[in-house]
Amino acid sequence: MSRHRIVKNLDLDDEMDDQAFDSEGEDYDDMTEEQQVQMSSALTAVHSVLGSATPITDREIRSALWDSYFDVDGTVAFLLDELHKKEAAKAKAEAKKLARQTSQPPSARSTRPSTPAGSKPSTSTAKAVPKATPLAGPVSSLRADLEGMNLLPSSSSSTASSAAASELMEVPVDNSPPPAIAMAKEKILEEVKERERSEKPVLSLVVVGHVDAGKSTLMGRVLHELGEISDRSVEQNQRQSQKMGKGSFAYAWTFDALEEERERGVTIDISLDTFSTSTKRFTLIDAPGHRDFIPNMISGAAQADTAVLVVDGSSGAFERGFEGGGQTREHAVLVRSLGVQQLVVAVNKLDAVNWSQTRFESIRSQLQPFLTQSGFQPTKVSFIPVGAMSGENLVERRELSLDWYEGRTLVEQLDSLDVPTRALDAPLRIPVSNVFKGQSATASGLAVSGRVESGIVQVGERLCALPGDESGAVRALEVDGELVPYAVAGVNATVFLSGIDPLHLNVGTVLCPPHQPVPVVSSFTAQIMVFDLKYPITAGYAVELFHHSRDIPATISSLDAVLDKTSGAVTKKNPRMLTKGSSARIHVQLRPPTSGASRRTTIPLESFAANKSMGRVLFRRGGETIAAGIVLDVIS
Ligand SMILES: Nc1nc2c(ncn2[C@@H]2O[C@H](COP(=O)(O)OP(=O)(O)OP(=O)(O)O)[C@@H](O)[C@H]2O)c(=O)[nH]1
Repeated sequence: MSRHRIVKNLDLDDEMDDQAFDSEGEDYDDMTEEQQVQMSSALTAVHSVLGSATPITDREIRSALWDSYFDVDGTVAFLLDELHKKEAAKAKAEAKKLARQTSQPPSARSTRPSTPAGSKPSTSTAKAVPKATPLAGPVSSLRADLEGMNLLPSSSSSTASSAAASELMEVPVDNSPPPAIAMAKEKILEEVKERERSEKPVLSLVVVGHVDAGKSTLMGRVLHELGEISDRSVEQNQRQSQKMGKGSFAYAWTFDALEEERERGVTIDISLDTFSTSTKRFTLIDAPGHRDFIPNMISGAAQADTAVLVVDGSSGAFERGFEGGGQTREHAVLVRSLGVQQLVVAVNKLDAVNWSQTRFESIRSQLQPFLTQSGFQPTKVSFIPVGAMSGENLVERRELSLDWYEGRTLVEQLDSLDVPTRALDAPLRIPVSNVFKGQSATASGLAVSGRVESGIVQVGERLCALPGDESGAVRALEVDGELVPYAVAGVNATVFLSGIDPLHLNVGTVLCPPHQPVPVVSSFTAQIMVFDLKYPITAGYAVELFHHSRDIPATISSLDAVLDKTSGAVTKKNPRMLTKGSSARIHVQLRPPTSGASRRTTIPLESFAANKSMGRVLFRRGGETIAAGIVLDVIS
């Protein structure tokens, strides 16, 4: 074997074919004793970085070490690089397969109710928040995920979302003079404080959990029992679901209104609804559990104050959702990373294990330590035994077999949650999660929806849409389907805009006052926590960056320091790589969506210190969430 090849140009597959490496160890017979010692210690060093789960074989490591004269760093970098190339090729092949499977006409792929194009689809409950024709739907965000990783060709045509987008383009720009501003901000603040004393506070709640844990059934049943959806609507869903041979999904259909969701029996997109308990009003976000739709789940969780994690208590099912590959862990970590501090764990399907207390306790004892480790304070986590299908312990307790349980029902627990302090005095920030041609009973025209993350927005106000140079005026505002003069931090609002072309509005656009704009940046530094990684993060690592409803390709361009997890003190400067469980300071550079594109990619982003909800980011790669963190500094 030659030791003159440049390690960077080595190809592992070629090496595997090399007859010189037919049997382990044999190739190194002619090594001196000193070389054997070097090889052995270098091999141990490489192993300590790659970990025991690595698919890279000892033979491959030895070969690269030999060629690099036992350079551990060079060997690790080379091996990881080769591995990433192989994985990218594999993912590309899979993505191609997926693209082939999904290349049906737009109508068949529609992920929204089949309403007239561009109009607001009817929703299942009177109070439902508009679920409108989106610019970018769930499949397009899944595609964007793949495109971002350069795994799919750009999808500028032939998707349902582009059809919706072209309809939006036809919405004429409303140039009528905007309504006058009616109230001074100080007056609104006074009014809000007054109303806080007399009205129920609003909390947004996301429902997450492994696929098929029973999330949609559970929340459908809760809404029905609270009288938010009519018996008639439930009966209709029961009849229709039975007709399709999916009778057990009747309650889930309250949320899973899309044709594809009903056919497949899985939630694809997030859906919003509202309900009230004795002391609170909730905006409910039902998120998909399937791993393919995690980008949608992230978009939903980014808008939430609190979460219900539904786990399937039936035999073996909890374990399937919790162990490797299940979404229970990932969802819990994601919601915590996105700022959720209070978690209600609904241990569902206990009817399937005869309402066993032992099973409930066993699930609690497996999950609790993991949740604590993921950053949830034990006092902020509660476990509630439930049976979503029969409605047991949701609003009331009726099953005698749950006699052993003396705690709260699910709804009582939700009612007892704390309401976070809202950043009413901070500059207005509305990250857009939907752009559509609104057509409600009260208003119509170009509209966007999203959560008011901070500040106050009122009718007549001029807002800029970032990134870009455009601004428009707020023509009307809707909250829970009703016209309102203003909307404050913490609520999900629909904003009807005039004087702006839909071209300048996208999912991920941030609306803010022109005199207090969000910085628009192409790179930033962040403090991150590294999750369960297959391979360590090295400088130049390609990722998909998630910020609210936006996901965008980026590169972790440098690793600045490893930090102590508790104190945040620097323990190592300029590390070679970041492994699972480490905390670190990194530098992130956004990439153009397609390789070779010359346009600089930018996003509106703020440091966590400036605005907590605008300063959280998540990093995914190859369909896995690999890290989460907070923005330290933005670099324009
Ligand atoms: N035995 C039993 N089955 C239930 C219960 N709750 C839900 N299911 C069933 O579990 C299946 C999945 O329910 P869904 O509500 O669609 O689950 P989901 O978590 O919303 O699914 P995704 O959103 O697609 O991840 C359906 O067949 C339900 O009827 C329960 O309490 N007991």
